[in-house]
Amino acid sequence: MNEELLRLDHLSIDYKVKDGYLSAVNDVSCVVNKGEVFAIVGESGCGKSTVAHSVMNLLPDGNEEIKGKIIFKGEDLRRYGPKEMENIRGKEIGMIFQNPLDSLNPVYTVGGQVAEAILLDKVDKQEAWNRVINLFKDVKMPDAEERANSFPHELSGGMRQRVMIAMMLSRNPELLIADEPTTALDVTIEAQILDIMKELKEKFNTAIMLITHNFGLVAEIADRIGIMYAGEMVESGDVFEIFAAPTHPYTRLLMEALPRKTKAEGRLKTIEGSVPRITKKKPGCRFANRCPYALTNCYCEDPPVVHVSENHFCRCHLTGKEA
Ligand SMILES: Nc1ncnc2c1ncn2[C@@H]1O[C@H](COP(=O)(O)OP(=O)(O)OP(=O)(O)O)[C@@H](O)[C@H]1O
Repeated sequence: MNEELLRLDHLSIDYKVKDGYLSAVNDVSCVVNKGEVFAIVGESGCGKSTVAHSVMNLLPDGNEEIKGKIIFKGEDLRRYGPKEMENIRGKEIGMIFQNPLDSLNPVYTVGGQVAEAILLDKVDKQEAWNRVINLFKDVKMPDAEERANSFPHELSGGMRQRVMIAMMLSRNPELLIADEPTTALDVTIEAQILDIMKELKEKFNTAIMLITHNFGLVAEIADRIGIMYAGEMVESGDVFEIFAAPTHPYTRLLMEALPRKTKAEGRLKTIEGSVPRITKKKPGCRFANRCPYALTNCYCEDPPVVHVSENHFCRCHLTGKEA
């Protein structure tokens, strides 16, 4: 039986911009269950990071208007003040970003920074350091002890990401939000970081909200997937079901754009056009102008949420109406 950990309930986020507002997230609802990997996929600018940052209450202050609920373990995080959120961040919800250098302090050793997180648990210094070394071993850091005494700039990108994962593990959160965690890494290191995340899920039953534009990563690790387009979740469901039968035209085009294994399977396709900046909300499907199947009503009526199966929905006028 799935046990709900995080639920986004009709979440909408507008950024205030010069010409009014920008609808970065619109009416997004989804659930991350305990111990599962839920991947949010979409092109750049679809609102994935905005969703991730909103859960951690890390959106740029005063620049956004949020509607809807962010329910974590039954409580709406939007009601929490900065102090309460500080307790949640790190301890209950951890986060790793694309560029670990942004999160590491350049003037302290990486081991010292992880120890600092452990010391919050009121353990003595030696005990904290021993735990740092063990965590570095858990994340397969080569020469753990030597590396723990290094400064961030002395480590490779993959090693820095391991430090971030070790730091996150030190708090043992129930939910990890991983925002493009391997985008800046080469494929070998990406595979290693992926293995560490898989282990996390299995060993510690950590739920992961994985933000990515990489379907390869999704296929490797995700249980369920939500596809975002221009701020909206257009399709969501079990990863096998969606890979076997993608329903939304955007999902299908994204999958067709995946690199092929052999030349005979054809060249990499791209989706014509780009993700629109929505500065005026009006009825209609946000994908209509790029959709090869768009009908007249797609341009002027909001698409309905159609359930393809119990746990698989698609937001499209055409779902269930294909010939
Ligand atoms: N602080 C901000 N102020 C104004 N607009 C913003 C801000 N942050 C993001 N946006 C805009 O909101 C939209 C969604 O951005 P977001 O970064 O969430 O998308 P994304 O899918 O994560 O893209 P990427 O993969 O490139 O990070 C984009 O149009 C972006 O330009």
